[in-house]
Amino acid sequence: MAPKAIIAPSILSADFAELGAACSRTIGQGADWLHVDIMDGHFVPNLTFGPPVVAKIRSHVAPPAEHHGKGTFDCHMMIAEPKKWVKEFKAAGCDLYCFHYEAAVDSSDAESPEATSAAKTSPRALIRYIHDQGMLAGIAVKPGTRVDVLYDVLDSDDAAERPDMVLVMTVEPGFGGQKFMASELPKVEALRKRYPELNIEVDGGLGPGTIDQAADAGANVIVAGSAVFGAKDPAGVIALLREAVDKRSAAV
Ligand SMILES: O=C(CO)[C@@H](O)[C@H](O)COP(=O)(O)O
Repeated sequence: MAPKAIIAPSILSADFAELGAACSRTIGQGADWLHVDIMDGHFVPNLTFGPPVVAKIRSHVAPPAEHHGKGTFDCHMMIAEPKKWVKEFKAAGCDLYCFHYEAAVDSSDAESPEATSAAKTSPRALIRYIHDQGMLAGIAVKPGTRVDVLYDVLDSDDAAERPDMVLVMTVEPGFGGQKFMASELPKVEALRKRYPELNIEVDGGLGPGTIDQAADAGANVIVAGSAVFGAKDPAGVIALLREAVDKRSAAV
């Protein structure tokens, strides 16, 4: 059986003027995790917030009782220098530090098959470093990046160097409210076939109209921003997303 559904509303679509209350409310509405979008204006053409804001929202949301538990802060680091901020985000209350493969290797390596082996040591070292700080580690790929570049870390014999989650972006990172890219789903299918128990997250354009495709491909960690925070009935949307994933997992 594939791993259970984890619903992680993206707080990029929350009302920033009442962020703490919005985060606590969405957990009360049935969300498992909060997807915390960190953008630096370099890796992506947008800016959000840093450790002081994360620490403030942490004070509104109880930390998870166990790894992957309710209240996990799933920090999606859309930043050019992921290693630099690991300790600061741990101190602020981050539980899962998900960096971009493209930021951990030379960007020209990310799309070039022959450069894959040369690029592989850096993500391994970063995953180990994140684990050493006591956080879960995630690794994300943008739409232009092949997913097989991740097999090296995923196949590592050393658990300290293996990611706890892979994030497959289904939009170009940077903004909420974009159109879902179904073209990215073969990456999810390939990962699910090779790693039946891996937490596979999808992010971008997810909602009631696209969840079935993502669930059928094998995604179990679902990020949804505008579909949850823009809904009249956020609890109903969260329940619908969960049901679609768990139905598919039970059928496998
Ligand atoms: O990381 C990002 C965008 O870069 C996402 O987390 C979006 O914030 C998701 O928003 P929706 O597409 O669900 O509105």
